[in-house]
Amino acid sequence: MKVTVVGAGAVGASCAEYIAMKDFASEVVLLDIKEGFAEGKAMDLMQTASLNGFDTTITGTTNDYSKTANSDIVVITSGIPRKPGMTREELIGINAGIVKTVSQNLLEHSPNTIVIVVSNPMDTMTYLVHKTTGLPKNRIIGMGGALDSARFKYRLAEALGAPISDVDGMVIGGHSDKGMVPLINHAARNSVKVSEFLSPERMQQVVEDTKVGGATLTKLLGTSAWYAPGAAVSGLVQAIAMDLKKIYPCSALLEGEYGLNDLCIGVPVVLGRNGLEKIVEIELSEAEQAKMVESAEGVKKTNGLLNT
Ligand SMILES: NC(=O)C1=CN([C@@H]2O[C@H](COP(=O)(O)OP(=O)(O)OC[C@H]3O[C@@H](n4cnc5c(N)ncnc54)[C@H](O)[C@@H]3O)[C@@H](O)[C@H]2O)C=CC1
Ligand SMILES: O=C([O-])CC(=O)C(=O)O
Repeated sequence: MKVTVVGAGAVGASCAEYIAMKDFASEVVLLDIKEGFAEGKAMDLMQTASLNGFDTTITGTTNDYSKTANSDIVVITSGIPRKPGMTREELIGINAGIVKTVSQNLLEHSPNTIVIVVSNPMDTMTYLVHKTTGLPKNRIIGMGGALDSARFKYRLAEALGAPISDVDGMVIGGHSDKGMVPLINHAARNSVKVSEFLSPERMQQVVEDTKVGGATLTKLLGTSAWYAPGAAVSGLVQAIAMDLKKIYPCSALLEGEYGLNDLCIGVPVVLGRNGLEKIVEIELSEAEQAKMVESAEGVKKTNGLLNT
């Protein structure tokens, strides 16, 4: 199993590290445009192998796509992150060009690969990869909902005073400060709905804290987060590599599902060896569906800024 991660920055390196730590891939290639950077990150990570006990080989390359040839899975994290006060959507001007070129280069050398898009604004970048590569929809997956759901569970556990392993919850919709739809009425503590434990006001607070999860960290760190994003990507890569058939919310091209068309947005999907194997349509309340429609309008507005 060969995995390429483009962008050896904060998220790319974290993602490579978690993939290696889980020890399911034979090879991870890190590629970056900055001279020597990916090689350095790969060497540093390889020097953790005997300490952390993994056998995955990590190599780095400066923009040499021949080294990525025949990757089973590629992850695109190249591009700029936001700074405090910015939205993810403001990154489109620079990141669209990078994501378009990178995805074309990757596919030249790995025509059968599965692509996971991380660069922001992620739903629009995922749509851009669909538009510009023409790959079948099962082979293009946007990572956002897995991360947002992890943050949702963190906030739920905090509110409940419960261990995170007791908590289940999912975030669908666009990966944006306003567009996320945390499904609070489906969230549970060991099968018991969280509404049994939390007041409506506290539940609303959990929802609001979840939606601004990325912005909160960006304000604290001066740039956006990387540990949880890297871990979330590694979960998706592992589910595909090991054919786990796990459900994660991912950005998928919709063709009528959830009453939506011609956009990529977060919905629950089954991940296995063929990539995005199924879009799972869960029953939403009227209020949840209305939020999903509003979120889709936001994503489509950003998609409208693409010159494809
Ligand atoms: N979808 C999600 O849930 C998340 C998305 N992100 C996004 O991921 C992206 C990366 O974030 P960070 O790793 O924090 O940024 P970073 O600045 O630490 O790393 C980005 C790397 O991309 C490289 N790069 C730029 N252009 C390139 C090109 N044409 N080819 C190859 N490499 C290139 C840079 O040299 C840099 O090393 C940002 O757009 C950020 O907004 C970050 C966290 C979560
Ligand atoms: O907040 C950002 O810009 C990066 C990101 O997508 C996240 O951490 O959720």
